[in-house]
Amino acid sequence: MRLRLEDLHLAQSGRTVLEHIEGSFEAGTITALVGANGAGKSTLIQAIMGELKPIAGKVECDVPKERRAWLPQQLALDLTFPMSVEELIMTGTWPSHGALLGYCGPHYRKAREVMARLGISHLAHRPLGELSGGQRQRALLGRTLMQEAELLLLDEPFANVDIETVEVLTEVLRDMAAKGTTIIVVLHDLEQLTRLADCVLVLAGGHGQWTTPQAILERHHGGAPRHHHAPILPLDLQNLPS
Ligand SMILES: Nc1ncnc2c1ncn2[C@@H]1O[C@H](COP(=O)(O)OP(=O)(O)OP(=O)(O)O)[C@@H](O)[C@H]1O
Repeated sequence: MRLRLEDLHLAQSGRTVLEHIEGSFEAGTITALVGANGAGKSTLIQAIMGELKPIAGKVECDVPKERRAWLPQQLALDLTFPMSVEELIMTGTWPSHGALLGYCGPHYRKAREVMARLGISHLAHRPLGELSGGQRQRALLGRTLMQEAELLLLDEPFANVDIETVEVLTEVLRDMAAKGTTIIVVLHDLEQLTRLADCVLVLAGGHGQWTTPQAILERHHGGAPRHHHAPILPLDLQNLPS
């Protein structure tokens, strides 16, 4: 897996949002993407997904589109259409298998394994519109497991979900990374950052800086692991060790 950002400049509607973004993402690592509202996190994700053309520089990525998965913010999703949890999870086969070929036995077996792993087997036939925030997030992650994503991008996956779901999602994401999936996740919570991320890309003032979860924790309270359930921001980019 190769994912490199080379002197990347990105704009939205003609206005530059990010400049000189550099860095490599290693296979099997979890990178937290951190920044204030409007810092450009979604913009960078769009560029990595190949949906936004850079105004300069490039995203070098050898992961085929069908192995890139994107889990948007829950609020951005319309989950009112009539589809069950199992049906949603099965759509994870579409990028590689196509929507028209139908499913076969191994697909159903795998979907059952995925639902069991996420603790949602009992919800298989429940319409998405009737799920809680946490149940939905499990189902959506299930879709990316089904897809066997090599590159997974998530935007605030823990927003509005219960603590047990946070545990399950954290475990599954760690497990996916251990099996080689490269994960990039927008996070706002310091505890989640320290539990989940191997490295951190902070976006501020149109620029990016790489750092570690430990460095961010130390900036907050001298590295003490206690009481760190706090927002990560504000962070002063200039004073961050890289
Ligand atoms: N489609 C668009 N058209 C014009 N400007 C946009 C568009 N999308 C984003 N922007 C602008 O680009 C900048 C970066 O937005 P982006 O959504 O990438 O930030 P973000 O870090 O993801 O913010 P948030 O935490 O609020 O989701 C903002 O100033 C935003 O107003």
